[in-house]
Amino acid sequence: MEGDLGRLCQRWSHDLTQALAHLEAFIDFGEDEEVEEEILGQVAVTVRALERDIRAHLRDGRRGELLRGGVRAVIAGPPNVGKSSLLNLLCRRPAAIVSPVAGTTRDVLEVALDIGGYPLVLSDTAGLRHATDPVEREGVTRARARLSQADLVLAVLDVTSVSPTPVALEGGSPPPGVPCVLVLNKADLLGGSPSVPCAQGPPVTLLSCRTGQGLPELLEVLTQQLAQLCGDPLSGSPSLTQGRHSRHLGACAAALARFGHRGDSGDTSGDIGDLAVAAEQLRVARRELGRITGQVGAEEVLDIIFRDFCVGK
Ligand SMILES: Nc1nc2c(ncn2[C@@H]2O[C@H](COP(=O)(O)OP(=O)(O)OP(=O)(O)O)[C@@H](O)[C@H]2O)c(=O)[nH]1
Ligand SMILES: [Mg+2]
Repeated sequence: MEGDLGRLCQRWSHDLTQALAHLEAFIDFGEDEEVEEEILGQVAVTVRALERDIRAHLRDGRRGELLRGGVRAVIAGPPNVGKSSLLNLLCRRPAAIVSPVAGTTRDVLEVALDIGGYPLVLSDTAGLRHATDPVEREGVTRARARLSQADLVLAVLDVTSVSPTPVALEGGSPPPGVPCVLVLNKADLLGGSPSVPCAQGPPVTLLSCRTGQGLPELLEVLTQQLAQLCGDPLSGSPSLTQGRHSRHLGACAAALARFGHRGDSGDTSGDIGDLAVAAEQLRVARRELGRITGQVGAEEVLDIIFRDFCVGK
Protein backbone atom coordinates (compact mmCIF):
# COMPACT_ATOMS: atom_id res chain seq x y z
CA MET A 1 0.00 0.00 0.00
CA GLU A 2 1.28 3.46 -0.92
CA GLY A 3 0.67 7.03 0.11
CA ASP A 4 0.42 8.92 3.36
CA LEU A 5 -1.97 6.53 5.06
CA GLY A 6 0.34 3.67 4.16
CA ARG A 7 3.31 5.42 5.77
CA LEU A 8 1.25 6.30 8.82
CA CYS A 9 0.10 2.70 9.23
CA GLN A 10 3.67 1.50 8.86
CA ARG A 11 4.79 3.83 11.64
CA TRP A 12 1.97 2.65 13.89
CA SER A 13 2.76 -0.91 13.00
CA HIS A 14 6.43 -0.36 13.84
CA ASP A 15 5.57 1.14 17.27
CA LEU A 16 3.10 -1.62 17.98
CA THR A 17 5.53 -4.33 16.95
CA GLN A 18 8.12 -2.83 19.25
CA ALA A 19 5.66 -2.69 22.18
CA LEU A 20 4.64 -6.27 21.53
CA ALA A 21 8.24 -7.40 21.31
CA HIS A 22 9.06 -5.74 24.62
CA LEU A 23 6.04 -7.29 26.28
CA GLU A 24 6.85 -10.72 24.92
CA ALA A 25 10.43 -10.32 26.08
CA PHE A 26 9.15 -9.56 29.57
CA ILE A 27 6.87 -12.60 29.48
CA ASP A 28 9.56 -14.92 28.14
CA PHE A 29 12.66 -13.59 29.83
CA GLY A 30 11.28 -11.46 32.68
CA GLU A 31 13.49 -13.12 35.21
CA ASP A 32 16.59 -12.14 33.33
CA GLU A 33 18.31 -9.01 34.49
CA GLU A 34 18.43 -7.54 31.02
CA VAL A 35 14.68 -7.08 30.88
CA GLU A 36 13.40 -4.72 33.53
CA GLU A 37 9.87 -4.46 34.84
CA GLU A 38 9.55 -0.80 33.94
CA ILE A 39 9.31 -2.02 30.37
CA LEU A 40 5.66 -2.75 31.18
CA GLY A 41 5.06 0.93 31.96
CA GLN A 42 6.68 1.97 28.68
CA VAL A 43 4.59 -0.50 26.72
CA ALA A 44 1.43 0.89 28.33
CA VAL A 45 2.44 4.46 27.39
CA THR A 46 3.16 3.46 23.78
CA VAL A 47 -0.13 1.61 23.45
CA ARG A 48 -2.12 4.52 24.90
CA ALA A 49 -0.45 6.96 22.48
CA LEU A 50 -1.14 4.63 19.56
CA GLU A 51 -4.80 4.28 20.46
CA ARG A 52 -5.12 8.07 20.76
CA ASP A 53 -3.48 8.66 17.36
CA ILE A 54 -5.54 6.04 15.59
CA ARG A 55 -8.81 7.29 17.06
CA ALA A 56 -7.94 10.87 16.11
CA HIS A 57 -7.24 9.71 12.58
CA LEU A 58 -10.51 7.78 12.45
CA ARG A 59 -12.47 10.87 13.50
CA ASP A 60 -10.88 12.71 10.62
CA GLY A 61 -10.87 9.83 8.25
CA ARG A 62 -14.38 9.68 6.84
CA ARG A 63 -13.24 12.58 4.68
CA GLY A 64 -11.48 10.23 2.32
CA GLU A 65 -14.52 8.01 2.07
CA LEU A 66 -16.67 11.03 1.32
CA LEU A 67 -14.35 12.08 -1.46
CA ARG A 68 -14.30 8.67 -3.05
CA GLY A 69 -18.01 7.84 -2.76
CA GLY A 70 -19.30 11.40 -3.05
CA VAL A 71 -20.90 13.42 -0.29
CA ARG A 72 -24.49 12.33 0.21
CA ALA A 73 -26.38 15.61 0.04
CA VAL A 74 -30.14 15.55 0.55
CA ILE A 75 -32.63 18.24 -0.44
CA ALA A 76 -35.44 18.26 2.09
CA GLY A 77 -38.27 20.52 3.17
CA PRO A 78 -42.02 21.02 3.01
CA PRO A 79 -43.95 20.35 -0.23
CA ASN A 80 -43.99 22.86 -3.08
CA VAL A 81 -41.10 25.01 -1.87
CA GLY A 82 -38.94 24.29 -4.93
CA LYS A 83 -36.83 21.28 -3.90
CA SER A 84 -37.06 19.63 -7.32
CA SER A 85 -36.46 23.00 -8.97
CA LEU A 86 -33.26 23.30 -6.92
CA LEU A 87 -32.07 19.86 -8.02
CA ASN A 88 -32.72 20.83 -11.66
CA LEU A 89 -30.92 24.14 -11.21
CA LEU A 90 -27.86 22.46 -9.69
CA CYS A 91 -27.64 19.71 -12.30
CA ARG A 92 -28.58 22.10 -15.14
CA ARG A 93 -31.21 19.82 -16.64
CA PRO A 94 -34.85 19.02 -15.97
CA ALA A 95 -34.06 15.77 -14.14
CA ALA A 96 -36.99 16.06 -11.72
CA ILE A 97 -40.65 16.83 -12.39
CA VAL A 98 -41.62 20.30 -11.19
CA SER A 99 -45.25 21.27 -10.77
CA PRO A 100 -47.39 23.69 -8.75
CA VAL A 101 -49.13 20.71 -7.12
CA ALA A 102 -47.86 20.04 -3.61
CA GLY A 103 -46.75 16.46 -3.25
CA THR A 104 -45.38 16.06 -6.80
CA THR A 105 -42.17 14.22 -5.86
CA ARG A 106 -42.68 10.75 -4.38
CA ASP A 107 -39.60 8.69 -5.08
CA VAL A 108 -36.09 9.75 -4.15
CA LEU A 109 -34.29 11.04 -7.23
CA GLU A 110 -30.49 10.93 -7.26
CA VAL A 111 -28.02 12.80 -9.44
CA ALA A 112 -24.22 12.75 -9.31
CA LEU A 113 -22.68 16.22 -9.43
CA ASP A 114 -19.43 18.06 -9.03
CA ILE A 115 -19.56 21.24 -6.99
CA GLY A 116 -16.36 23.22 -6.53
CA GLY A 117 -14.40 20.10 -7.50
CA TYR A 118 -16.07 17.92 -4.85
CA PRO A 119 -18.14 14.90 -5.84
CA LEU A 120 -21.68 14.94 -4.61
CA VAL A 121 -24.62 12.57 -4.80
CA LEU A 122 -27.61 14.88 -4.56
CA SER A 123 -31.04 13.48 -3.69
CA ASP A 124 -34.38 15.20 -4.23
CA THR A 125 -37.03 13.93 -1.83
CA ALA A 126 -40.77 14.11 -1.26
CA GLY A 127 -42.03 17.16 0.66
CA LEU A 128 -42.20 16.39 4.36
CA ARG A 129 -45.76 16.58 5.59
CA HIS A 130 -48.40 14.42 7.15
CA ALA A 131 -49.67 12.67 4.03
CA THR A 132 -52.92 10.74 3.75
CA ASP A 133 -52.38 9.39 0.26
CA PRO A 134 -50.59 6.04 0.68
CA VAL A 135 -48.17 6.64 -2.22
CA GLU A 136 -47.22 10.06 -0.92
CA ARG A 137 -46.89 8.59 2.59
CA GLU A 138 -44.40 6.06 1.24
CA GLY A 139 -42.57 8.96 -0.43
CA VAL A 140 -42.32 10.77 2.90
CA THR A 141 -41.02 7.59 4.58
CA ARG A 142 -38.34 7.32 1.90
CA ALA A 143 -37.49 11.00 2.29
CA ARG A 144 -36.97 10.51 6.04
CA ALA A 145 -34.82 7.44 5.48
CA ARG A 146 -32.65 9.32 2.98
CA LEU A 147 -32.37 12.26 5.35
CA SER A 148 -31.14 9.99 8.12
CA GLN A 149 -28.21 8.91 5.89
CA ALA A 150 -27.27 12.40 4.77
CA ASP A 151 -23.76 13.84 5.04
CA LEU A 152 -25.10 17.29 4.15
CA VAL A 153 -28.66 18.62 4.14
CA LEU A 154 -30.04 21.34 1.90
CA ALA A 155 -33.15 22.42 3.78
CA VAL A 156 -35.42 24.36 1.43
CA LEU A 157 -38.19 26.74 2.47
CA ASP A 158 -40.42 29.16 0.58
CA VAL A 159 -39.10 32.57 1.62
CA THR A 160 -42.57 34.12 1.30
CA SER A 161 -43.89 31.88 4.02
CA VAL A 162 -41.04 31.48 6.48
CA SER A 163 -41.95 32.11 10.07
CA PRO A 164 -39.59 33.82 12.51
CA THR A 165 -39.66 30.73 14.70
CA PRO A 166 -36.85 28.19 14.42
CA VAL A 167 -37.11 26.01 11.37
CA ALA A 168 -37.83 22.35 11.89
CA LEU A 169 -37.92 19.78 9.13
CA GLU A 170 -41.34 18.51 10.02
CA GLY A 171 -41.51 14.76 10.04
CA GLY A 172 -37.83 14.25 9.38
CA SER A 173 -34.48 15.27 10.71
CA PRO A 174 -30.89 14.72 9.71
CA PRO A 175 -28.66 12.79 12.08
CA PRO A 176 -27.27 14.99 14.85
CA GLY A 177 -24.18 16.94 13.83
CA VAL A 178 -24.88 16.74 10.10
CA PRO A 179 -24.18 20.09 8.43
CA CYS A 180 -27.16 21.87 6.99
CA VAL A 181 -27.56 24.74 4.55
CA LEU A 182 -30.84 26.62 4.69
CA VAL A 183 -32.09 27.70 1.25
CA LEU A 184 -34.83 30.34 1.22
CA ASN A 185 -36.28 29.90 -2.24
CA LYS A 186 -38.62 31.98 -4.42
CA ALA A 187 -36.72 35.19 -3.61
CA ASP A 188 -38.08 36.66 -6.87
CA LEU A 189 -41.47 36.92 -5.19
CA LEU A 190 -40.20 39.17 -2.42
CA GLY A 191 -39.66 42.36 -4.48
CA GLY A 192 -37.34 45.17 -3.43
CA SER A 193 -33.89 44.19 -2.27
CA PRO A 194 -34.48 41.45 0.22
CA SER A 195 -31.82 40.61 2.77
CA VAL A 196 -31.03 37.27 4.27
CA PRO A 197 -32.50 36.99 7.74
CA CYS A 198 -29.73 36.97 10.29
CA ALA A 199 -30.23 33.57 11.79
CA GLN A 200 -28.10 31.74 14.24
CA GLY A 201 -27.35 28.21 13.21
CA PRO A 202 -26.94 26.92 9.67
CA PRO A 203 -25.76 29.16 6.82
CA VAL A 204 -28.71 30.73 5.04
CA THR A 205 -28.92 31.65 1.35
CA LEU A 206 -31.61 33.49 -0.49
CA LEU A 207 -32.32 31.92 -3.87
CA SER A 208 -34.65 32.03 -6.80
CA CYS A 209 -34.71 28.85 -8.81
CA ARG A 210 -36.80 30.75 -11.32
CA THR A 211 -34.33 33.58 -12.03
CA GLY A 212 -31.07 32.05 -10.77
CA GLN A 213 -30.65 34.93 -8.30
CA GLY A 214 -28.51 33.80 -5.38
CA LEU A 215 -27.06 30.75 -7.16
CA PRO A 216 -23.40 31.91 -7.02
CA GLU A 217 -23.76 32.53 -3.27
CA LEU A 218 -25.36 29.12 -2.74
CA LEU A 219 -22.57 27.40 -4.68
CA GLU A 220 -20.02 29.22 -2.56
CA VAL A 221 -21.68 28.14 0.69
CA LEU A 222 -21.95 24.57 -0.57
CA THR A 223 -18.30 24.52 -1.60
CA GLN A 224 -17.29 25.69 1.86
CA GLN A 225 -19.38 22.96 3.48
CA LEU A 226 -17.94 20.34 1.14
CA ALA A 227 -14.40 21.52 1.83
CA GLN A 228 -15.04 21.06 5.54
CA LEU A 229 -16.51 17.61 5.01
CA CYS A 230 -13.90 16.35 2.57
CA GLY A 231 -10.77 18.23 3.51
CA ASP A 232 -8.56 19.75 0.86
CA PRO A 233 -7.91 17.05 -1.73
CA LEU A 234 -4.63 18.78 -2.63
CA SER A 235 -3.27 19.04 0.90
CA GLY A 236 -2.17 15.44 0.84
CA SER A 237 -3.36 14.87 4.40
CA PRO A 238 -3.67 11.13 4.92
CA SER A 239 -7.26 10.12 4.59
CA LEU A 240 -9.18 6.90 4.72
CA THR A 241 -9.99 6.28 1.12
CA GLN A 242 -11.71 3.00 1.76
CA GLY A 243 -14.31 1.91 4.26
CA ARG A 244 -12.24 -1.26 4.66
CA HIS A 245 -9.35 0.78 6.06
CA SER A 246 -11.52 2.47 8.63
CA ARG A 247 -12.97 -0.89 9.72
CA HIS A 248 -9.49 -2.34 10.30
CA LEU A 249 -8.30 0.79 12.09
CA GLY A 250 -11.43 0.70 14.27
CA ALA A 251 -10.77 -2.94 15.18
CA CYS A 252 -7.14 -2.07 15.90
CA ALA A 253 -8.12 0.79 18.24
CA ALA A 254 -10.65 -1.48 20.00
CA ALA A 255 -7.97 -4.10 20.66
CA LEU A 256 -5.62 -1.42 22.00
CA ALA A 257 -8.42 -0.20 24.28
CA ARG A 258 -8.88 -3.75 25.62
CA PHE A 259 -5.18 -3.83 26.38
CA GLY A 260 -5.52 -0.45 28.15
CA HIS A 261 -8.43 -1.60 30.32
CA ARG A 262 -6.23 -4.22 31.83
CA GLY A 263 -3.95 -1.39 33.05
CA ASP A 264 -6.94 0.64 34.31
CA SER A 265 -7.87 -2.16 36.66
CA GLY A 266 -4.69 -1.34 38.49
CA ASP A 267 -3.00 -4.54 37.45
CA THR A 268 0.60 -3.67 36.89
CA SER A 269 1.87 -6.68 38.73
CA GLY A 270 3.06 -8.34 35.60
CA ASP A 271 1.07 -11.53 36.24
CA ILE A 272 2.18 -13.69 33.33
CA GLY A 273 -1.30 -15.08 32.59
CA ASP A 274 -2.78 -11.59 32.33
CA LEU A 275 0.17 -10.39 30.33
CA ALA A 276 -0.29 -13.20 27.85
CA VAL A 277 -3.91 -12.11 27.35
CA ALA A 278 -2.77 -8.49 26.98
CA ALA A 279 -0.11 -9.49 24.47
CA GLU A 280 -2.79 -11.25 22.47
CA GLN A 281 -4.71 -7.94 22.21
CA LEU A 282 -1.59 -6.30 20.79
CA ARG A 283 -1.27 -9.13 18.30
CA VAL A 284 -4.90 -8.63 17.25
CA ALA A 285 -4.25 -4.89 16.88
CA ARG A 286 -1.14 -5.56 14.80
CA ARG A 287 -2.96 -8.01 12.58
CA GLU A 288 -5.63 -5.39 11.86
CA LEU A 289 -2.96 -2.83 10.91
CA GLY A 290 -1.25 -5.49 8.84
CA ARG A 291 -4.46 -5.95 6.86
CA ILE A 292 -4.12 -2.34 5.78
CA THR A 293 -0.40 -2.30 5.11
CA GLY A 294 -0.34 -5.86 3.81
CA GLN A 295 2.45 -6.99 6.10
CA VAL A 296 2.35 -8.92 9.33
CA GLY A 297 5.46 -10.78 10.38
CA ALA A 298 6.16 -12.82 13.48
CA GLU A 299 9.87 -12.55 12.63
CA GLU A 300 9.73 -8.80 13.11
CA VAL A 301 8.81 -9.29 16.77
CA LEU A 302 11.67 -11.69 17.30
CA ASP A 303 14.05 -9.27 15.58
CA ILE A 304 13.21 -6.54 18.05
CA ILE A 305 13.47 -8.82 21.08
CA PHE A 306 16.98 -9.75 20.06
CA ARG A 307 17.98 -6.28 18.90
CA ASP A 308 16.76 -4.40 21.98
CA PHE A 309 17.62 -6.92 24.67
CA CYS A 310 20.38 -9.01 23.16
CA VAL A 311 18.54 -11.99 24.61
CA GLY A 312 20.11 -15.28 23.60
CA LYS A 313 23.01 -13.63 21.79
N1 LIG B 1 -41.72 32.18 -8.22
C1 LIG B 1 -41.00 31.09 -8.05
N2 LIG B 1 -41.55 29.87 -8.17
C2 LIG B 1 -40.77 28.79 -8.00
C3 LIG B 1 -39.40 28.89 -7.67
N3 LIG B 1 -38.90 27.64 -7.53
C4 LIG B 1 -39.93 26.79 -7.78
N4 LIG B 1 -41.06 27.46 -8.05
C5 LIG B 1 -42.36 26.93 -8.37
O1 LIG B 1 -42.88 26.29 -7.22
C6 LIG B 1 -43.64 25.14 -7.59
C7 LIG B 1 -43.13 23.91 -6.86
O2 LIG B 1 -41.82 23.63 -7.32
P1 LIG B 1 -41.17 22.18 -7.11
O3 LIG B 1 -39.74 22.31 -7.48
O4 LIG B 1 -41.98 21.15 -7.79
O5 LIG B 1 -41.33 22.07 -5.54
P2 LIG B 1 -41.01 20.81 -4.61
O6 LIG B 1 -40.54 21.34 -3.32
O7 LIG B 1 -40.16 19.83 -5.30
O8 LIG B 1 -42.47 20.20 -4.40
P3 LIG B 1 -42.89 18.71 -3.98
O9 LIG B 1 -42.19 17.74 -4.87
O10 LIG B 1 -44.37 18.71 -4.21
O11 LIG B 1 -42.55 18.55 -2.54
C8 LIG B 1 -43.54 25.05 -9.11
O12 LIG B 1 -44.68 25.63 -9.68
C9 LIG B 1 -42.30 25.86 -9.45
O13 LIG B 1 -42.34 26.42 -10.74
C10 LIG B 1 -38.86 30.19 -7.55
O14 LIG B 1 -37.67 30.41 -7.25
N5 LIG B 1 -39.69 31.25 -7.74
MG1 LIG C 1 -40.48 17.91 -5.85
